[in-house]
Parts: sequence; C-alpha cells; structure tokens
Amino acid sequence: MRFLDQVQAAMRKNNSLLCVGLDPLPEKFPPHIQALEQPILEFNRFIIDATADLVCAYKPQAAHYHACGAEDQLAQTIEYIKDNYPDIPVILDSKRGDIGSTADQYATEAFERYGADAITINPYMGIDTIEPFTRYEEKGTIVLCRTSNPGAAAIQNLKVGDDFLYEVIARKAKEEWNSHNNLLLVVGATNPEELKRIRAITGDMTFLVPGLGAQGGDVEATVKSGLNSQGEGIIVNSSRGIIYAASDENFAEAARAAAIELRDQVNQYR
Ligand SMILES: O=C(O)c1cc(=O)[nH]c(=O)n1[C@@H]1O[C@H](COP(=O)(O)O)[C@@H](O)[C@H]1O
Repeated sequence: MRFLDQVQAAMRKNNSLLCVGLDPLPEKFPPHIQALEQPILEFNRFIIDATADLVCAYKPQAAHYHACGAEDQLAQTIEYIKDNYPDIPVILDSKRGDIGSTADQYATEAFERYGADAITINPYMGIDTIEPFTRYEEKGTIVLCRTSNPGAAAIQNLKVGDDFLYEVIARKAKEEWNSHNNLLLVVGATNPEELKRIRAITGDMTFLVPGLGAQGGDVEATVKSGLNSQGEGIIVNSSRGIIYAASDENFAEAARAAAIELRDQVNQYR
C-alpha cells in the first residue's frame, strides 16, 4: 500500500493524527531497561506496545541510533513494528540531502535496508536530489518546508521576490516536485501562521507537524491552521513529551497516558 494511503487508513482506524517519535536517549531510560543487552530496542518495544492503538505513524529519528552505534536496534525496531503492527507506517527521520548518486544510496538505505515507509529530506540541493526518493512511488518523501526550530526563520523566512522562501518551497513541492503524488512537507507546530499560509498554497497535501510537547507548540492553533479540507492532512509528532513522560518502571503506562492526552487534544479541535 502507498504510504499516504497507509497513514490515512491508520488515522481512521485509530481515530488519531498522532505520530510518536522514537528518539532514544539511553541515559533517560529507567535503570532496569538500561541494564538490558539491547536497551534501545527493549525501550522502543515497550513504547510501541503501549501506544500502537493510539497513533497513525511512528518516527524513529536516525541520529539517535547512529550516535551510539545502534543501527541494528533501529532495524530491529522497524522490523518489530512491521511484524506486530503492520498497519502503522514508519517514517525514518534522517533529513537527507545530497547529489543524485549519493541520494540514491540514502534512498536505498531508508527504503530497502531499513524498510521504512517514508523519509524526511532536505530540499536545499534541488529536484535532482529529491527524485531518487520520490521515484519509490509506494514510499513517502517528506520535504522540510518550515521547520520548528528557533533559527529557522532567519533562512526560511527570507524574502524571494514577494514570497517567503518557505512559500517558494511549498509551491515547488506542490507544482513541480510531486509528479508521483507521494510528497509531503514538514511544517513545525511552533509556527501556526506559517502553517496556515502553507496550507493555503498546497491544497490537501499532507504535512508532518513536529513541535508539540517539548517544543511548546500550541495544539489548538496547530490543528486549526493545519487541517486540510478532509479534516486530516497533518501527522502531528511528539517525541520527548511522550516517550519520556516518566523515567521510572511505569514509563510505558505514562507514555500511553501522554499519547492519549495529546491525541484527544488534537481530536478536540478537528
Ligand atoms: O523532521 C522532523 O521530524 C523535525 C522537523 C522539525 O522542523 N522539527 C523537529 O523537531 N523535527 C524532529 O521532530 C522531533 C521532535 O521531538 P520533540 O521535540 O521531542 O517532540 C525530533 O526528532 C526532531 O528531529
């Protein structure tokens, strides 16, 4: 099934626009998990089992695995989701971007080595660096448009003629880069005004919206600015706010409670 169909089916089945980010930091795990041979995999399994009926996607963040040499646990985490919760798509967040021949390798890594259903990429280098991902028609390619971080505006809100740079990206994504109908955009929840402008440019395109929870994005403003005409079109991510809701032996129950709370807050404004 194509990524966009998968994510929409999961949104409807679980009545949820929530994506849980799997951003492991072993020092934040409860001691009994830290002591295990594969702590990241075990931690992720608990989080996944506790939240799989509450989400429309999972998003492992690649640097959190690469930094501690845990690529095998990233692969096993994705395998675990595929084996146990095949209806929930996996977004590999690695924000790739390089010349075409190198991008080919990044696409092979994400989609074939890890079996991810979608990847985040950086569009800075242009169409020939995006195409190696979008040519995997069943997969989702999620392009950074207006990111959630404090420094984003200094670049992404530069004026290009009458438009902001992020608006140029949004327009190109819709009109030039989406020939396989499998492109999405990253738009941070910390910027509801920008989210509204990008929605106006892109029609019903789907966005990955990180920045709620730890980064302080406003749920009501995010949902009201981001929804498409179907009352969907946003995959709302929270990582730390859910997976580190508690760091004692009840961490999985706490993660579940935090996921329910955010899912319900989002649904309240749909
Ligand atoms: O592409 C992303 O996922 C992303 C884009 C963006 O603009 N801002 C952003 O925070 N992210 C990622 O989303 C996650 C947010 O984590 P929390 O702030 O803990 O919810 C991290 O994995 C970030 O790398």
